[in-house]
Amino acid sequence: MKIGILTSGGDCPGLNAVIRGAVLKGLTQHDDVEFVGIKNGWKGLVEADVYPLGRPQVMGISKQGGTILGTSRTNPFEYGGVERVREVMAETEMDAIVAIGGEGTLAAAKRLTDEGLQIVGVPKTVDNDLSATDYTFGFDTAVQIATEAMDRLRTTGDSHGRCMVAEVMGRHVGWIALHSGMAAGAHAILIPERKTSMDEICGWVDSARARGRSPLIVVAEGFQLDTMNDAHSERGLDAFGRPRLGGIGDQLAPEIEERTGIETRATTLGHIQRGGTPSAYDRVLATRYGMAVVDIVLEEQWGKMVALRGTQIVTVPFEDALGRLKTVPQSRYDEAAILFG
Ligand SMILES: Nc1ncnc2c1ncn2[C@@H]1O[C@H](COP(=O)(O)OP(=O)(O)O)[C@@H](O)[C@H]1O
Ligand SMILES: O=P(O)(O)OC[C@H]1O[C@](O)(COP(=O)(O)O)[C@@H](O)[C@@H]1O
Ligand SMILES: [Mg+2]
Repeated sequence: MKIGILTSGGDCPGLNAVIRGAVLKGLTQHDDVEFVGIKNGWKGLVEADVYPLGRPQVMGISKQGGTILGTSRTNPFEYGGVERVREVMAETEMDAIVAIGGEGTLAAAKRLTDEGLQIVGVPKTVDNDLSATDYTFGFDTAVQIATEAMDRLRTTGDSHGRCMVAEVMGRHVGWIALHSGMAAGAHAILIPERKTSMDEICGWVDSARARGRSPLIVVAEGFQLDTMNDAHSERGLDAFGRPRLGGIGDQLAPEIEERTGIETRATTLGHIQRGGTPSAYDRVLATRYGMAVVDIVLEEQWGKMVALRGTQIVTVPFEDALGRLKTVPQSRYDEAAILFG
């Protein structure tokens, strides 16, 4: 059995640990399994850009950020679709594909599987917004990085008596903002799931200030004020045609300063949250995903992906991860909001 592995969509810490987990499990536990790496997501697949992946290629990589395979946001259906993928799999004698990616990658994998191709999946999202899995690798690392950054912002904020606005990732969901904000003791956490007014935000800033605190406001990049119809975007589109987000913190800061009279500074953490070495939790989760996905390939469970339920790795159909994002429930927001202001 020759298994191709690809990583697709935005990268996040832990992708290499999945690749290593899969290759080591396959090579040590089975005599007739070999792997090929597919470069740059679906792009490398339609271009037949593949190379053998053995133990030397995965040695020591679980602590490395990024993906040794490279990634892209190429849509395979724009480059020959099912026919081209079938052709490349035949040419390269690839029996099955492990697609590691987010909702879009899994949507593509589902369409290809529906046409008879042998594909399984591993869920990937730093935003932690995929349904059907409790956690994805990369999220814990991002929360840790964001929390450390906020701890730093608080000391400089305290020195100057300033309000600090920290912008974190989170296109459609506020999980990174919620967790890092709670960990850092933020005075408000602004998430895409809950539109909020400037009055409310400034109320929290004023009340923190009244207690002698230097306010820390955490905002997810996909957050919208109640006056906005779309998330703040000033950077054009990504390769898949989605608006590139980022900059809402810079938009909020002068308004907070003007309304409250408190000097305010914004920091956008950006890709620092997605780069570098994965946390121990993410390495373990990613390694377990990688090992488990080899089992579902050998069981020929095409159209399925591995997922985390509690502490168990389970198998679910692609469709369970599609069509509906895992958003922050109102109860989790309300719980965090008890500590706002
Ligand atoms: N419905 C779809 N059918 C086929 N490909 C899709 C679909 N939606 C998204 N994609 C592809 O999914 C990939 C990126 O999505 P995803 O895995 O969600 O990562 P990210 O959220 O980090 O961009 C790209 O290759 C994109 O072209
Ligand atoms: O700069 P890029 O690569 O376009 O990605 C930015 C986007 O990727 C994200 O990190 C989402 O990635 P995930 O699919 O891993 O959740 C968003 O938070 C952000 O909007
Ligand atoms: Mg995504």
